[in-house]
Amino acid sequence: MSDIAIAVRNLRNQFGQHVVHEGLDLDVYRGEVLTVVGGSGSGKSVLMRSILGLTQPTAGSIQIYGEDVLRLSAAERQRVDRNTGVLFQKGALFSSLNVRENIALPLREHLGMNANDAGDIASLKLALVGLDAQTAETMPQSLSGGMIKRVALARALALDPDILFLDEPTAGLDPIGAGEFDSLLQTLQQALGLTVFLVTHDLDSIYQVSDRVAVLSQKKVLVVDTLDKVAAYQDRWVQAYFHGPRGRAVSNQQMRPEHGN
Ligand SMILES: Nc1ncnc2c1ncn2[C@@H]1O[C@H](COP(=O)(O)OP(=O)(O)OP(=O)(O)O)[C@@H](O)[C@H]1O
Repeated sequence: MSDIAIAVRNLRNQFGQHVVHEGLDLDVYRGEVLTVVGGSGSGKSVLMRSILGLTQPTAGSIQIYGEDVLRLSAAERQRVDRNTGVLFQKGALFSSLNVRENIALPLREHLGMNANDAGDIASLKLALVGLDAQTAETMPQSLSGGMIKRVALARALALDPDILFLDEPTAGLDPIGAGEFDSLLQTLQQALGLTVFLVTHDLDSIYQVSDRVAVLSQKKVLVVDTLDKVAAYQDRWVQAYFHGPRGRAVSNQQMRPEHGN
């Protein structure tokens, strides 16, 4: 089997006159955590939505495990979608469903499971993300920001996906909550062998969890490599991002030995 989970080639996304991506190439390797960074409006979310089939690109190809997903029928696409979990910004839980029902939803919708069986699996997923059983009956409105992210992660993992997509998962969390979420993500990624596509602005997360970092700039992937190589890349935005005051503070605190730094 190929080592490439996702291959994006010559991607173009255009909204009216506004070209967001042009000639964008990117490979995501099986079992890695790839972090996608870039300035506001550089097209990180549009890239993620394109891979997920939520935005139809203007041109180019996207393969997931070798399948050209832009050319699949709706039914074939559903089969691919069952293998991907997504955590959207803000968690996006359904406010009318309790925690267990939220997590159970993909099992009911995609696999047609009954409420009891789906609820049992949801309880296991809840434990997986470190929440106790009582949380299952709670409504989303009563959860803290950190708990919402954990429940959304449990829901993203409901179908036992190989690939996990996360859009700004630590946005809105305090530094301690964000650090805990990153540790949980790392533990689960390693335990479950997940391929992770992570969009984030959070420098602490980038240093803690990335195997490789892709920088989106000038409508394409400007550089994709290990963190130390990307941080050394000679580009104004990259240098300001990784070596500005915030970047320096994080790199001094968090450079992890296993990343060779
Ligand atoms: N459906 C759409 N219609 C028109 N323009 C869009 C649409 N979706 C995204 N865009 C535009 O595409 C550009 C890239 O948006 P995107 O949300 O991907 O940026 P981003 O890198 O994720 O930014 P941020 O870091 O601020 O979240 C923006 O200028 C946005 O306004």
